[in-house]
Amino acid sequence: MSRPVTARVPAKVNVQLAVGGLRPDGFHDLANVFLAVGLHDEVTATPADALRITVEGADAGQVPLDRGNLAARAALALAERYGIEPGVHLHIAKDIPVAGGMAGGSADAAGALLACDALWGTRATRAELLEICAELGSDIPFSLVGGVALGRGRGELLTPLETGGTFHWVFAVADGGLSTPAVYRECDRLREESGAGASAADVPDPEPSQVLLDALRSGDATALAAAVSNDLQPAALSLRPALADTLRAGADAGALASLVSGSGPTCAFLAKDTEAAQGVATALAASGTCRTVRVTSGPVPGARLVGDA
Ligand SMILES: C[C@](O)(CO)[C@H](O)COP(=O)(O)OP(=O)(O)OC[C@H]1O[C@@H](n2ccc(N)nc2=O)[C@H](O)[C@@H]1O
Ligand SMILES: Nc1ncnc2c1ncn2[C@@H]1O[C@H](COP(=O)(O)OP(=O)(O)OP(=O)(O)O)[C@@H](O)[C@H]1O
Repeated sequence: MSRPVTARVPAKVNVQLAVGGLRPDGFHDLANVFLAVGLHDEVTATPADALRITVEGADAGQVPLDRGNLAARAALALAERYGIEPGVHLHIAKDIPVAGGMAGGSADAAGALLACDALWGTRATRAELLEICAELGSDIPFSLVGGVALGRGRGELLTPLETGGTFHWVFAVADGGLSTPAVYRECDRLREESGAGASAADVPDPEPSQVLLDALRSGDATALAAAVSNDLQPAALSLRPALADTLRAGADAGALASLVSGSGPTCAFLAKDTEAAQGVATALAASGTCRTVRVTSGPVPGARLVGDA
């Protein structure tokens, strides 16, 4: 009997999320600058007669246990590619907020892929793993790669980026999630409503900000704070107006930047250093504008097998 294998996978924040027009396939072209942060899920794969999912953690009740779970879909995709039986028990220790805009489900998919590959001895190449990730979801390749990267296409075509230091973050986790497709739909609706149009012909091609890339490379938090942007933020605020109070509470507490993380509703705050981050976190917790507050830093590495060097 093989031993259990555990993979540890980080959450992400988007320091730039430039959204192009709606494509005929229902996706949007992006200039998506991902940064992996130190909140992690762990996925443990153990041999079993059939595919089975269990989940632990504060948000466990919101996670599907059937084949709708992204970790299950990842295991099935790997098994199908190699023509093997997907006999595995996947246990997810969940610390990344569910439906929070921090790619929690994507982390579990990348973790399941890595753990099953080791458990089954399929020895998929990095390129094969990335291909399976991209088939399963736009954010999943980044969960595997981690660090900081620019995502083009629908976010799955990654170019790793250099960073000159560690950035300190506070995350305000909201009560309840937001649906990613609903937030993209709201972005399109707001664009239509403004008269600008929402199709690929109406919206300029999304481009990464050179100022932002320079700030990442220099590790300068103040410069990064001035350059962060999220085209989905107006849509998340439209669907969840109370997030404006959370963003204001963080800004009032001295955060260098306050923004919605990806499709939200988690809000992200950039701080100068660990001490400043603790101050922002304390003020946010006292503000009553969020469910919980997390302090962390990044970039951190992508999906790793626990015990690997
Ligand atoms: C908001 C982000 O988290 C930013 O990194 C991602 O763009 C979302 O990535 P994801 O959750 O992996 O999304 P997917 O599972 O690939 O797609 C879910 C749905 O989101 C919308 N979607 C997603 C990615 C993209 N580039 N354009 C889109 O319009 C589509 O309606 C799609 O059907
Ligand atoms: N392993 C999983 N963990 C969490 N949710 C999952 C998982 N598998 C499937 N789901 C479903 O996906 C939905 C979105 O979950 P997820 O936590 O990935 O959202 P998210 O972090 O906002 O995603 P993203 O930032 O990539 O847009 C959940 O509401 C849940 O129904």
